[in-house]
Parts: sequence; C-alpha cells; structure tokens
Amino acid sequence: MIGECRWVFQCFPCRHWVSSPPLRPAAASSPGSPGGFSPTTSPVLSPSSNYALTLTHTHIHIQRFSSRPGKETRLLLPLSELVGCSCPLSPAPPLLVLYWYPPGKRRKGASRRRQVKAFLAESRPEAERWSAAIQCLLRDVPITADTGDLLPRPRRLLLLVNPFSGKGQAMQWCQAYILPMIKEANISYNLIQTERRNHARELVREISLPEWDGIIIVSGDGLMHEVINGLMERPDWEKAIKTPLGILPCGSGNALAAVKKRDGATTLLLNCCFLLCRGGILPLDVVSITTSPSPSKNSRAAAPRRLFSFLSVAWGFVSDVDIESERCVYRGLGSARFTLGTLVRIASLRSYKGRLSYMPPSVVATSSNGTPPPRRPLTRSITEVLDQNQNTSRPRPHSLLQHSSSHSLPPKMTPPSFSPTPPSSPSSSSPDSSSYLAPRPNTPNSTLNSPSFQMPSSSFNFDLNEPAGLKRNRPFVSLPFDVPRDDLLPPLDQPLPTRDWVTIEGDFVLVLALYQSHLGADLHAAPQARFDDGLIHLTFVRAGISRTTLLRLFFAMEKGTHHSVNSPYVSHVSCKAFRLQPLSPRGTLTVDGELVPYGPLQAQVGGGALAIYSYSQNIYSISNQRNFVKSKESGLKKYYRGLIEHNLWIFTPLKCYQAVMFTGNASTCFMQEDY
Ligand SMILES: Nc1ncnc2c1ncn2[C@@H]1O[C@H](COP(=O)(O)OP(=O)(O)OP(=O)(O)O)[C@@H](O)[C@H]1O
Repeated sequence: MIGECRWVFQCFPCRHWVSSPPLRPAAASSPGSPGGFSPTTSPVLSPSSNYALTLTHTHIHIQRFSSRPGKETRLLLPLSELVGCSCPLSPAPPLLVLYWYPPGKRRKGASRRRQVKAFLAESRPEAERWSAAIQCLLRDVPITADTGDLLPRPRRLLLLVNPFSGKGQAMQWCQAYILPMIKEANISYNLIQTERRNHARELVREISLPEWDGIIIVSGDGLMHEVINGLMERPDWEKAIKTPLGILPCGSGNALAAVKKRDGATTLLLNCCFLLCRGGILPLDVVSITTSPSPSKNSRAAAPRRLFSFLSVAWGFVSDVDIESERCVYRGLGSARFTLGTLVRIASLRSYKGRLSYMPPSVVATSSNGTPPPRRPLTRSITEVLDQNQNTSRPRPHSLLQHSSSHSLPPKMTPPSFSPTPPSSPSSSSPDSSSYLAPRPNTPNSTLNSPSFQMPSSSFNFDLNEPAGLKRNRPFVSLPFDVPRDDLLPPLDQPLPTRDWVTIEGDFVLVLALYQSHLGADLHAAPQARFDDGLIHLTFVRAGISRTTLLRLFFAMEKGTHHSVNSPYVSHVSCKAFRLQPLSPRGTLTVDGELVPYGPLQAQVGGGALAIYSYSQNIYSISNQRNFVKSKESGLKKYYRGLIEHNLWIFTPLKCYQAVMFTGNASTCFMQEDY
C-alpha cells in the first residue's frame, strides 16, 4: 500500500533535506491565524528544530536533526497510539498536527497522556497529503493517488449521555475528555442527554439507523441494556442489532468497559474513548431472556416477558447488593457502593430456595457442517450410574428444602444421605420421598467433575431429568416482531426436556450468570469469558458457606482468581442455556443490573445469530505493541533490527519534511486555542 504512494509524496533522501536552505520562521507565527499563535507561543525556528518525517504502515518515524554531528535524535510514534491528525485550514500555516495518546506509565491510575505534535510543511498540499495518508492508515483504507480527494467520510456517532449515571459526572467528563478526543479523531457526533428512564430505548426504536456509524452510550451498563432492547424492539431488529455500539464508562459498575483492575475511573474512560476513536469493532454475545410476567392488573401483560441481555443475570446476594446499593445514600459513592453493599449484606447473609437447571455446552456443539449433532442419550449413562449406585451402600441425600428457611442461613446439617432415583416432581424432593437421584460426579455432561466442583452439603439434588414444573399450558409470550425463538428452551411454563439438562435444587446464597469477563470494573467474575464465546458462565454458591469464605471469594474475584478458592459450596460451570426457578417467596432478580419480575426465568445465549458489535478492542494487544516498542532491549538499533527480523518494518519514506516542531507548551497552547 505504502509503496504505491511513493509517487504521490515525492521522496527526498535525508541527505537532500539536510543540505536544504534554512526555513523561514514567519509563516508559522503569523499573527491572526486561526491557530491564534501569540507572540509568546510562536514557534522559534532554529537549526535544532528541523525534523524529517517518514511514514510506514505502523509508525511515524520522526528524526530531529542537529547541526552538531551525533546529536540527532529519533522518535518512533506508533500509529496505534495516534488518535488522529489534522491540517488546519488556511490562513493558518501549512501544519500537520498529530494527536498522540501514549499509554501512561505502569502504575495505578496512570492514564493515556495527550500529546500534540505540530509540524510545519513546505506547502499546504503537502501537509494535506500527509494528513490524508495518516488518516487512511488509521482507518485501514488503502492509500492511492486519489487519497487526498477520496478520504472516507468522517464517522458519525450518536452519543447518548445519562447525566445521572455513576456519581453524576457524565456530562462533565464528556466535555473534559470525550468530546475533545472525538474531535481530534475527525468524528462527527450528535449528543443527546437522556431525560428519563427508557428515554434511550424509545429513541433507538425510532431513529433512522443508516445515518449513524455507531451508537455510543456515555453512562453505565443500564443504558446499554436499554439501547440493546430498543434495537430489538424495531421491526428491522435483525439489521438494527448489527449497529456498532460502544460504551464510554461513566456509571458505577461499568462491567462491559472494564479492562483492568488498576484503571481508575477516568483512565478507563480515556482508554475506552481512545479505542472508540480507533474504531475496533468486535462481536458481542447477546443472551435472550424470558422472565415471569410483571405483576400487573393488565391481563395482556400476564404473559412471560422477553428481553435481551449483554451482561448478566443475578439472583440472591449479587442482585441484593446491586439493588440495595442503588439507594440515594449509596449513589454518591460511585463504584464503592458495591463494596459497602457487599459488607452490609455479608453481615446479614441470606439464602434462597430454588432450582437451577442448565444445559452444558457439549450438548449443543455443532458438527463440521454447522448442524447440531444428535443429542447424546444421557439417560443411558444415568441408568448405568444409578445401577452402580444401587449396588453401593451410599448414604441417601438429605434435602434441605424442608428445614432451611429463606432469608436465613440454614441450620447445621445432619450428615447427608443419598438416594438412587431422580425426583420426578418438586414435592418428591422432600426427605420423605424415596425417589432421589444419586449425585453423579462423572456423568459426561455434568460438570461435577470439574476441578472447581466438589460435593457440597446435602442441600442439593443433582437431577438430569426435568423436575415437573407448573403444567399450565399458557401460550408463549407473543413478541412484537419475529425476534428469534429460543431453540434450546421450551416455553417458561413447560417442563425442560428430560435429557441434556443438569438440575440443582436447594438453598442458594447466590446464582450469577455472566457472559462477559467483568461484573463491574473491579469484579473480574468470569475471567475465562470472551465477548463472543457463545457461553453463559454460571457461578453459584450454596447455603452453608461461611461469611469468611464468601468474603474471600469476593476479594479473589477482584483479581479473577476466585476459581482457586476451594470451597465445596462454590461451583463454576459454563452452559448454553439455563432456567432458574426461585422457590422462596421473596427475592430480587436482575438482568444486566436492572430489576426484573421475581419468578422463574430462563436464558439462552444467542451465539452467532444474535450478536451486536461493540466498539471495543483488545487493549492488551495495544499495550503489548507498546511493550514491544519499548522492549527490554534498549536503543533504537536493536528495535529496528527486531522489526526487520520480524518482517514488520517497511521503510518507505514518503517525504522528508522540512518542519518545525513546536515546543510542548506552544503546541498545547495552540491546541487549546484551536478548540
Ligand atoms: N435521565 C435519566 N434519569 C433517570 N434515570 C435514567 C436517566 N437516563 C437513564 N436512566 C436510567 O438510569 C439507570 C442507571 O443508569 P446506568 O446503568 O447507566 O448508570 P449506573 O447505574 O450508575 O451504572 P452501572 O449500571 O454501571 O452501575 C438505567 O436503568 C437507566 O435506564
């Protein structure tokens, strides 16, 4: 690509430039130019401030010449750290202005630092050609002879700002960080402040989507949830859901935007804004959720509700903390509200009766031609296991459903006992029933053999058969448009299939289904999760866990090391679909942190069929690139050698600039006045 444009940008060998006559300083400092250079900030031309610039696919190579031999300096400016460039309009001098955001030093709270470098070109067309070439490289557009004329149009983004998210600083942060960077990246935008709950949802239901290259949520995860559901409520949902969405984190949880624990709030924001400007887009799983009907007098509303989720379903401890800490008194604390809420809830720990069923991923693994393989006949292996169990003198399971009370920790258990046959109905799980399923730690589709799993207290039955639920034959929820059906799930009020499902019943402290790696900026709750891995990552904690272990679990979750917390009460499994049936009369259920009607709920991951595209990028790759540039090898020589050896460096000088570099102060001042 770069090779093609050699003739566009005349190539001068460095020797030629060095011998060229000295530059005239007047043009750059002419008073009254839009740049607004004041006499104090005028660039001072001196032989020591002459630069040669070279553009490659990956870097801008800046060489500073000196009249004293051996005093030349070089700077490699990775394009991956550049947010954009510009060429101020006439009558400003012919400048090439680069907006550079190198990552901060590796210490807590370090942020990208904004640096502006401005170079004076020989003529305006040259400065414009440089600017066009750099913009093309930043947007992965091939450089051609017409590059200057055929620059892709600037991206247009719709920014939706919730002024009340987090500590209520979203608009302030917009002005201070987001809008300046977006302008520097040559992005045009419309900013709308939401006025009420569901405002964003209504907006995205109505807007003309082709006008926008993306919708950016400047808020917490709640607004993202609204936007996704607004898109899914459109008649053209299939196309609408492909609209790139981005989140610039200004909420208190900021799970989707979370990248690194050590990032402070504004650091995270700057990193996300930078990635947004660079436009990396990744697919993101969407999970289809069916909840119980809202408790409403309206009979039409008495059908199960369908909604779409990008982050989590929580029941028990996690949803309690989330909802309780939303009170005004906690709000001002920002993300610390979750820490305080956790401590308060641990002090008064509750447990809830319920039944959790899930379908392990192996059941729906697709064959090479894309069709699901025939389901494995699990019943056979169950029978085998049951036969084995009948021959052993194992104790019978002792259900806790009778003697544990909701909203309180169960009393000390009597030793567990096990029974060989599965329960056929919820009532059969009583201790008096003789039909129990023996725990089967090694059944093929069970995750009981996962390292994190150990047989817990006697409070759970493991059941691959459907525990009969309510058999009312209510018609399934009618959807506004033909949104995709859940192919792995029957309607919520009908029993689950009798095979392929694992069911756990008993007292839970929490059930958390997460499809992203983070539950909050500092809760790395599913470290194995990837944006589009097509999996739901379930964590459930059973009653009986001590407060200390629970606290240890949450502390470990901050670093994502909680899978190594060894407790028989804690389990981590992955699945494609799950159903949760709370049996305690009261409790809270949240989807993406938003309260949903309390009652049975089921979910299925959309996989490739239902994926939104999120403006995000693996930030690690960017930092790795930087590490490579600043690798332990010191000195540019070694770096060049490394690049050449790795075939990454294409040294194609486009133009050796006769340029003036402003001092740090002058260029900063220029940029501030330019806004
Ligand atoms: N102008 C508004 N006034 C009141 N509520 C709003 C407004 N705009 C959006 N909302 C609602 O506020 C709720 C919380 O917003 P959001 O999730 O974005 O912030 P947060 O709760 O601080 O962040 P997080 O979800 O990351 O903890 C959402 O349910 C959203 O629907």
